[in-house]
Amino acid sequence: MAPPPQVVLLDIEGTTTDISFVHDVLFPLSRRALPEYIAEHWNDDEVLRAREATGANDMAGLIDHLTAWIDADRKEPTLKAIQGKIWRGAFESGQVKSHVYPDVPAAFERWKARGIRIAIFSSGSIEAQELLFRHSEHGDLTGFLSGYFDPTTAGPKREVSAYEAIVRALGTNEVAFLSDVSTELEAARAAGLSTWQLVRPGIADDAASTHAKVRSFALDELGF
Ligand SMILES: CSCCC(=O)C(=O)COP(=O)(O)O
Ligand SMILES: [Mg+2]
Repeated sequence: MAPPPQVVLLDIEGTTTDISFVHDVLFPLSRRALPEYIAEHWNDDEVLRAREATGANDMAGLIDHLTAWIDADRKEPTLKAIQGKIWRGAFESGQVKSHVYPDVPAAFERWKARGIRIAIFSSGSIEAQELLFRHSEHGDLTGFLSGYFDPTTAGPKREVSAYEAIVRALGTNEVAFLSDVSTELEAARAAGLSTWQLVRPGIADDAASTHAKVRSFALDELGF
């Protein structure tokens, strides 16, 4: 059996967390709150960056543009930054608790006991990632996490250079990347990471994938 990794690097949507929580709870919440948020924060940094990225120079135009990005599930960093700000209020008021699969906190305990570090790499902003794990249905899980990466700090999730940057930041290439998306796993493998593909309940098998497949983070599936 292969030795355990020094770091487990985790995707969120489809890996730690049900896709439907992101698409049916978080995205609609940001869609509804967007007009008021843009009006109140028109000259704040994250809105200025979105104005620059979209080319929109009036509020209605910017709201339309960002709404279309939400509907198309575009992983645009300027949208993700604004979504993180909007979600903060919903998480901190207790309106929303994040879905995290029950095998996730159990694996966090197991990895912590074995000295394996845990880090996150998601297209969601680092602010949103931290909120999601702080306000989970299983309580505050941030104490288990030692690193957060998003496309603004590492690069796009489907590019090899993003995983090379993460390996440099972590100080080890003994990293296992767990994700539901084979194109992300391909990039990670090309950077020298070991890879595991999550096939969560209700998700069709990715027959063409060459990555080891697991249904959960259980020890008898992953081996670490
Ligand atoms: C709290 S992170 C919200 C998830 C999100 O906005 C997203 O786009 C998920 O992307 P992932 O890279 O985790 O698939
Ligand atoms: Mg995913």
